[in-house]
Amino acid sequence: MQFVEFKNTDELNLQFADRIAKILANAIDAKGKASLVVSGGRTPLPFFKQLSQADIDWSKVSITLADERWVDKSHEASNTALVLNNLLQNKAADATFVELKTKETSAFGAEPSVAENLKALSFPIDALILGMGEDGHTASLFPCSEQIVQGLESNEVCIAVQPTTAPHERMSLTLKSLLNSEQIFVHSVGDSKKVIIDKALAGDDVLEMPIRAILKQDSTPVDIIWAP
Ligand SMILES: O=C(O)[C@H](O)[C@@H](O)[C@H](O)[C@H](O)COP(=O)(O)O
Repeated sequence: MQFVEFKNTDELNLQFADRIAKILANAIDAKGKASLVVSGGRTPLPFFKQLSQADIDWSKVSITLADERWVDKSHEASNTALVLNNLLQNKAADATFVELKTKETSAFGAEPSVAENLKALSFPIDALILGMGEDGHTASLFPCSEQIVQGLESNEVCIAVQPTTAPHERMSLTLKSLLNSEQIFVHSVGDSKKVIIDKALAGDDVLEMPIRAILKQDSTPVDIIWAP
């Protein structure tokens, strides 16, 4: 695990976008295709805008989300809309977006059709970018949810989750899928997130803070990307 600190968010967005673009370009050179998994929330917005301008062959890149709120694209909470409107723009408009949200009215029971959609993505994921919540959740692996043990232990690709501390049913990649990545980045900004990172690093209980299952493992390299 590496902690990579930038002096401000502008610097972070520029350099982090450059790093992701290089990973994708190298994967395209090596395999003819690349996969990128991103997260929703507020943190990645300006980074998405920066990355969307990268000069790579986006037509060879498949993008999906680490988790989605089970709402339509027209809903303000839709991570899909966030990614389509901010990342799949400019040069990145040529990328293929693999939707996590399917037609089913509930996320519970929709796992098989989401898993089917995810077959369009090539694993291992070349770059996985995760966010982190104040409660130590990552993707939609919420410590408060009944599904947390399943999310951390299941061999399935994805899992439906009902958080109790956040709105909307979710669909989340399981820990197993998240770790099936060449490189993981935990992208967080601001002093309050740094406190959470420090707390996560100081303990071992993954059920208390699921982000620990990402930070405290040694199968997949993790960089924490942070700016004040
Ligand atoms: O759909 C989501 O909400 C996310 O994927 C979630 O895991 C997010 O990354 C964190 O909650 C951080 O969110 P912020 O960037 O808004 O702090």
